[in-house]
Amino acid sequence: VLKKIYTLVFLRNEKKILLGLKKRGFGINKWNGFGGKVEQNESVIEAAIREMKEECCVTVKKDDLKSVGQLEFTFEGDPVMMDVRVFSGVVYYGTPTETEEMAPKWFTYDSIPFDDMWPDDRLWFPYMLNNKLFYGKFHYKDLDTISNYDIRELKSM
Ligand SMILES: CN1CCN(c2cc(NC3CC3)nc(N)n2)CC1
Repeated sequence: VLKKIYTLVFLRNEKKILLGLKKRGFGINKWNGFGGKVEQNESVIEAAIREMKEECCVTVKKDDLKSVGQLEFTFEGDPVMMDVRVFSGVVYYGTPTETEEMAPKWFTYDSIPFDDMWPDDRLWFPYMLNNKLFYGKFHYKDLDTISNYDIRELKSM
């Protein structure tokens, strides 16, 4: 009802993480994982796989994607909560390719461009990068300002 579900996928290995520079729409000019809205006719995992293909031409498989976290965002004056399901994977097919939506680029873990990412990322990335499952809730006063948040490690998703 007053919640919209989104996916967010990160391809990672021991050395690097794939991010995309958003070229249009919500989050334009920010680096992020790949994802989008979950449509009515698809599961969350199907949406995650679809968005990877659409946004950077890479194929990921259901069995290779791990659900690693859930992020809930609320925004001052907006009744709809943004429910982002975060996935991480290692195995992919094809080559990350720029599309109209995203310009993909591999980053080493010491060069993640947090200043050019959503402000919440620096708060929950440490959980993902340390392979901890997480659940985070963030309230945004405006699109640049987190007014409060809570994040906790989960024992299972
Ligand atoms: C389809 N996209 C996937 C990613 N997503 C967000 C949001 C976000 N913070 C919220 C204040 C906006 N932070 C990250 N890292 N991703 C929004 C919806």
